[in-house]
Amino acid sequence: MPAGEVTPALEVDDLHVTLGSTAILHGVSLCVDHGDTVALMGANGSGKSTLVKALVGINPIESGRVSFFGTDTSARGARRVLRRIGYVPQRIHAGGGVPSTAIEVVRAGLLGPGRLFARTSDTAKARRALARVGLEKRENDTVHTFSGGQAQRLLIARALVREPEMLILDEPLAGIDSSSKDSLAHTIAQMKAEGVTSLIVLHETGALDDLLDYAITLDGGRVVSVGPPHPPEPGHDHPDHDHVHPHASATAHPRTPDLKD
Ligand SMILES: Nc1ncnc2c1ncn2[C@@H]1O[C@H](COP(=O)(O)OP(=O)(O)OP(=O)(O)O)[C@@H](O)[C@H]1O
Repeated sequence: MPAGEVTPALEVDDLHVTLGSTAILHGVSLCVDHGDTVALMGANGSGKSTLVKALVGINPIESGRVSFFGTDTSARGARRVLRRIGYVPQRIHAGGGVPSTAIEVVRAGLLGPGRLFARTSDTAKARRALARVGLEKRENDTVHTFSGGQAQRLLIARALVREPEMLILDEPLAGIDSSSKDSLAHTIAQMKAEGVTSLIVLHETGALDDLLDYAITLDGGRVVSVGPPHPPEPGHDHPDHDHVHPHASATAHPRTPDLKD
């Protein structure tokens, strides 16, 4: 990186991911700057979830490099940088059949490698996170009583409880009603105002349209465009190749275009 340039929040360089015997990502490179809110788009099966799971260490990386805030996640001891990232998966898995209350789910967000035991202060932190997503009155309700939109907000609270510097959300708008979408947009707008960087897997920009700085589009496990978010037209299940960014390629390292004006 040239001298004087600010370290990006996220840099991905020539990332290859193979699941089972199938190569899914074929040299993905991208860059997200601090404070940006970026959509990760593309048709079904283009590799969006595979990519975000590889970023947060759920999927193994075959080759290539992922750096958050200038720290290469493959370096010795570097995985603690992931504590600065809040990951919101596609669906709620909390509880594993055991009834969990909302506050338990959110408190669990504070645990992980290097932090196996709860602290007394965790409950207060979890309450603050629940309040940020408007679920403060539901802390003792079990998760299975939550609607899809409420469950999505609960997952976001679980990510926010760590006060992350970057949020990675996998399809947060899927299967939720329009008022839940609006409240999700409000939460993400608050995060953005606080300088939190976000990478959000989306099929359509919808309620988040005004918040997005730009979109990265995948197709067949490759980045095919970096540019303004274009919601796909109905029945149009493929990314818009008319808007391929000149710096976006499967192996190049596209810098964020300045699209904010
Ligand atoms: N564990 C796995 N083993 C083998 N192939 C997998 C595995 N998980 C995903 N795939 C395949 O990888 C490709 C990309 O899947 P992925 O879920 O990343 O796409 P996506 O863009 O997130 O799709 P969607 O929009 O439908 O969620 C698909 O062809 C999928 O079938």
